[in-house]
Amino acid sequence: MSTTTQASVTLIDGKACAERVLAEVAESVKHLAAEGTIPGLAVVLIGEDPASHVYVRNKIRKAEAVGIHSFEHRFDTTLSQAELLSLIDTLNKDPEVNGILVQLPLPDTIDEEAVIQAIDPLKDVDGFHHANVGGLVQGRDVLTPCTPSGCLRLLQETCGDLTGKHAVIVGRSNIVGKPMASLLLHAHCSVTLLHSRSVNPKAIARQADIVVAAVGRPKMIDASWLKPGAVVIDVGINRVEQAVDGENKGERKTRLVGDVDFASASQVAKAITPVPGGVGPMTIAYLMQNTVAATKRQHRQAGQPALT
Ligand SMILES: Nc1nc2c(c(=O)[nH]1)N[C@@H](CN(C=O)c1ccc(C(=O)N[C@@H](CCC(=O)O)C(=O)O)cc1)CN2
Repeated sequence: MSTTTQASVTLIDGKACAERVLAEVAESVKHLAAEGTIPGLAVVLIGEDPASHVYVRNKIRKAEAVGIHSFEHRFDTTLSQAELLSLIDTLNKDPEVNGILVQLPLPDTIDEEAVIQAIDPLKDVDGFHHANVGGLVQGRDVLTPCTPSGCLRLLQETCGDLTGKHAVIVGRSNIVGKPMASLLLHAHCSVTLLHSRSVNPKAIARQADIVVAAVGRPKMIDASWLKPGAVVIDVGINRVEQAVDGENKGERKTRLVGDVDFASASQVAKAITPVPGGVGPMTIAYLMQNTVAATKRQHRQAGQPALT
């Protein structure tokens, strides 16, 4: 199949957009602090997964940068599920902690679902608790998963009003695909979710104004999936082996690639996120945003005067 080449593609700069979100968060934190409240975020990390350590380090750094107190809880994989649930119970009751984040994936010895559901929904800054998931589907004002919220912001800044756009999401995970569908629906898009059992997914994706790729398969979405002029959001973060030439030949090196074949898709798309530097930084920025939102909501629910 032949594809029309776009004259020039716009790179959607997730790093720059994340900095804008963080500046907004820092401003809100300043107002809260003036009223005597400092938002607090507890981050729980279990095990030695190197990527998780990087993400948690960045979360703590960004929290500090915007003025949010962070409480770090790191454990090795001998931590039992009962011990983790007991920690969550303590954090749920701690008035200094407004947000609780348990870094995923958890070790196989721990039931992820049981842990997520143990978090107080008002402190669930990942937006993964049933109460928040259900609230999102119904369009209520709840804590919303960070990655889809970040994708929505990138789309709104790139496209403006999304009303009437056909958005295709490739992947139906609970963390990205499904909440993304709800958010885009509330933004008045027509939404299609594609998955491993979809029939002729490429033909469906080629009808889309917006494609959100969240499948976890390196470079799966190339130009042949896209309508010329589509806006492409790549949620994939896949670490792949990279060939090393020259005098270091034979050395093992890795690099990050998305679910989108960037070089190919850029020939057809109007705008596209890179990996790294696209959706990833937005995930962390929206975690900070959710921590502030959680703090304000907890004050409201406790019957205290509304915080600005
Ligand atoms: N409790 C949670 N666990 C996980 C989540 C989540 O939202 N909540 N999402 C992912 C990991 N993640 C956040 O935790 C995350 C992934 C990637 C990035 C990021 O900034 N990526 C950079 C590249 C970083 C690198 O070099 O490795 C980028 O894309 O530019 C931030 C957060 C799974 N777990």
